[in-house]
Amino acid sequence: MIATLALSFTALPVTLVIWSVISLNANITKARAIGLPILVRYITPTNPLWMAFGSDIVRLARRLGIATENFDRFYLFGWDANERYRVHAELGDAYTLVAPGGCWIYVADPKAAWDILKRPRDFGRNVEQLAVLNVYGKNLSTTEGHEWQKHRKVTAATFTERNNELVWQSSLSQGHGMLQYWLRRAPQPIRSVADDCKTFTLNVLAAALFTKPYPFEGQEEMKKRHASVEDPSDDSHQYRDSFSKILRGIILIAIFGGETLRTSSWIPTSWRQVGQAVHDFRLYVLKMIREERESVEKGESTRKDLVSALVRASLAQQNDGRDMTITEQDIISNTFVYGFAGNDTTAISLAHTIVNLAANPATQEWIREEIQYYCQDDDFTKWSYATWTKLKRCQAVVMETLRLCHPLGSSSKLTKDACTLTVGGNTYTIPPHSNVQVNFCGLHTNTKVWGSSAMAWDPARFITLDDTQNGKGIMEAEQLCVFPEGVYIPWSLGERICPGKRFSQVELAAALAVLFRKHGVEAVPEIGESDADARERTKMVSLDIQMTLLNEMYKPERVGLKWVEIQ
Ligand code: HEM
Repeated sequence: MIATLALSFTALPVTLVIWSVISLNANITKARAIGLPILVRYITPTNPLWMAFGSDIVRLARRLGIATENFDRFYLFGWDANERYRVHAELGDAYTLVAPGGCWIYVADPKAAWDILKRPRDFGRNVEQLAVLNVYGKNLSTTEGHEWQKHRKVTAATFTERNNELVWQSSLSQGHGMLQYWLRRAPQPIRSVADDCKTFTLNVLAAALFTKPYPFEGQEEMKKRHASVEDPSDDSHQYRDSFSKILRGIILIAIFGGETLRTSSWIPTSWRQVGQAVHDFRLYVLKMIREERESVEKGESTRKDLVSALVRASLAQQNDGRDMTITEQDIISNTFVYGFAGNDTTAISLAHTIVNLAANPATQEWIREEIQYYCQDDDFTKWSYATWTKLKRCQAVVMETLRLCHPLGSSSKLTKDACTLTVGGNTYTIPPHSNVQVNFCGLHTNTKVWGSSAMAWDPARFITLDDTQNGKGIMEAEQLCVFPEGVYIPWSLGERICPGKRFSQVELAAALAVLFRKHGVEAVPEIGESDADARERTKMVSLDIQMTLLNEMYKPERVGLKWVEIQ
């Protein structure tokens, strides 16, 4: 009996090892046939167990000083975001990562990246990988071909200048609220910048999606609210809390489904709350849709938000008798994916930007000069929407942050049939069903394009002087650089370009304007540290990335921030 048990226990890992060796060898043969340089990894990056525990193991091995160089560099979840161009500099602008579970081609060559993104028929969306986003059914992000075109047409009505104006106004007011919260908490160092930025973007989305103005609530205030009895007239928990629970529990939802999580008796309470959140968010959006439909039908609606635009588009199609009717289901699923795609991406970028600015006080001065030039009124509600395009230094700061730390890391493509790809003058045949990663982190730090200062955070590299503006002031003469195709593409390009690009640009410019016009942020030194040491540590924290669902700063709380008024 004991012998049988021991045999079964050893048989499983032994079979796994044998399977891994055989699969790895088969994949190495496939990768060799492509002809690109090869990087071998003995554990598959998408192995669920490794995704859950692998990064902790790598970090522990690092701490104990027992990690080999390869283990240290290539086994963390989010390793490619930390490597940036380094691995490409060793292997080439394209290489194949080979693991027992498959092959992944990483590309950091601008021309090849451009080529891939412009050929969606050859390099399609990896919809299987994105199925987790089908919480409320298929949507813009999780479809392809004809189905995707339907969603794209539907959603084209939503990301308009009318809506972006709403984004500008709500970002200014949320940014103001966030700054007041941080100032109130002084002299305690602020260690919640990453979480606070998520509250900021969640509230901006509430305004842009439903015209719902929620006051900014910092981490401490949120904890207090959760501890007290909820006010039934306050529906913020239904949107805000349910949505953030869904974001955190998205993998559980993908595995079990929202209804099973909510209704099964064997499910742990914390998981059941995730299921409840899926239910609550759906009810909330349905309520918004029905309210808006009624007021549009009565001719009373003046709302500029995204859900309102979708409801109008749907009613217009119904009235015209067109067949592409937008259903309630389409509105809910796309509202969810806007929230999903637009929340953490922008929040992570904002947190990174603030931390980078804390490490670089001179750049704070540089943007403050611009903000004070264009935003002269002390009352931020008077700043016109058109101002955002003038804030080029602010935009440059965001662009430089996204260049070094990209929340998505790469755009994941899947070849349909065999196709060719040219990299650096050599043409390769890529087999069908190959994973191809347009590696934003590698591309944006490619030293052939960005030079030896590729790893330095220097927003001024994005600004150029326009000679034709002679006679005008320096601010008017400054322009944002325009790059050749494929060189700088943090919002991707081609038909699957991010529809929220302008939305996030406006949101981030507004946040910086309101935060830095009359205030500055400092990195608080730990005991025994000088100010310069604190800034250096802050820089390192900003560069240390780990992937959860997206690429985020590993431990943002290791930096204490202090906001001060500039006299
Ligand atoms: C700094 C902020 C942002 C960055 C860096 C960013 C970047 C990107 C990138 C690179 C893609 C293409 C993904 C791929 O090819 O796999 C994408 C797609 C998408 N983004 Fe964004 N995004 C940002 C903000 C937003 C916002 C604010 C929204 C909406 C409110 C949004 C909505 C979407 C949607 C719906 C898609 C899928 C489009 C499709 O597949 O056709 N994004 N984003």
